[in-house]
Amino acid sequence: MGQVFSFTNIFGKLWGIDKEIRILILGLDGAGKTTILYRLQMGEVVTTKPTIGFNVETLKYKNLTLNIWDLGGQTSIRPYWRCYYSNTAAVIFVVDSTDKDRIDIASKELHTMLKEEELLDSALLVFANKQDQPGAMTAAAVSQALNLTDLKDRSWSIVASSAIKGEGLTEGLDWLMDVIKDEQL
Ligand SMILES: Nc1nc2c(ncn2[C@@H]2O[C@H](COP(=O)(O)OP(=O)(O)OP(=O)(O)O)[C@@H](O)[C@H]2O)c(=O)[nH]1
Ligand SMILES: [Mg+2]
Repeated sequence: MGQVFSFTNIFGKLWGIDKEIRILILGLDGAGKTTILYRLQMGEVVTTKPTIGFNVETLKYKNLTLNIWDLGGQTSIRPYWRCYYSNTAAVIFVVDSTDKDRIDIASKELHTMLKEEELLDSALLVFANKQDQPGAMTAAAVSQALNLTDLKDRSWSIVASSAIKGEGLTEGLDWLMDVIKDEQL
């Protein structure tokens, strides 16, 4: 079956409208995923509890409609991440930069996820989160611990962030939108 080209399809693409872009927020439990989702959506710090299942919110950002899925990161929930992979334009992987004990687990989960066929074309944005905390690893240290330079054939970036202070989030999302726009046109 051929692809269907409709007026709205083609011109919507050219003008960057009418697009719904699916983004997943993944990472270990407590990394700050839900805090980031609502900080981006409402501009506020919300009180969170561990996510069992998911939160999904729609965000209008620079002409684009983003469907952002924030999945629970607890060990027992991680096997379900893969149920959400199809049609994902980008993954935002959030790391608690103070959690040195579990950075290797975060790295393993990241690389397992990125091997999945459905995510081969997805861009990757990593937030080295909780930079407001003393002793937080720098973005460079997190990048090294996650072996990000091993990634081939993928657009990726890492940005230092504090969801509590609202720092780095817009910078990260701006980078992601530029990549997604380039790839979808
Ligand atoms: N200091 C600091 N605390 C943060 C930051 N981001 C999130 N937190 C706190 O970290 C805790 C966990 O945040 P959540 O957003 O619930 O974490 P999560 O990744 O959604 O966790 P799960 O839903 O269990 O996967 C909360 O107490 C947040 O307030 C940050 O940038 N700095
Ligand atoms: Mg959560």
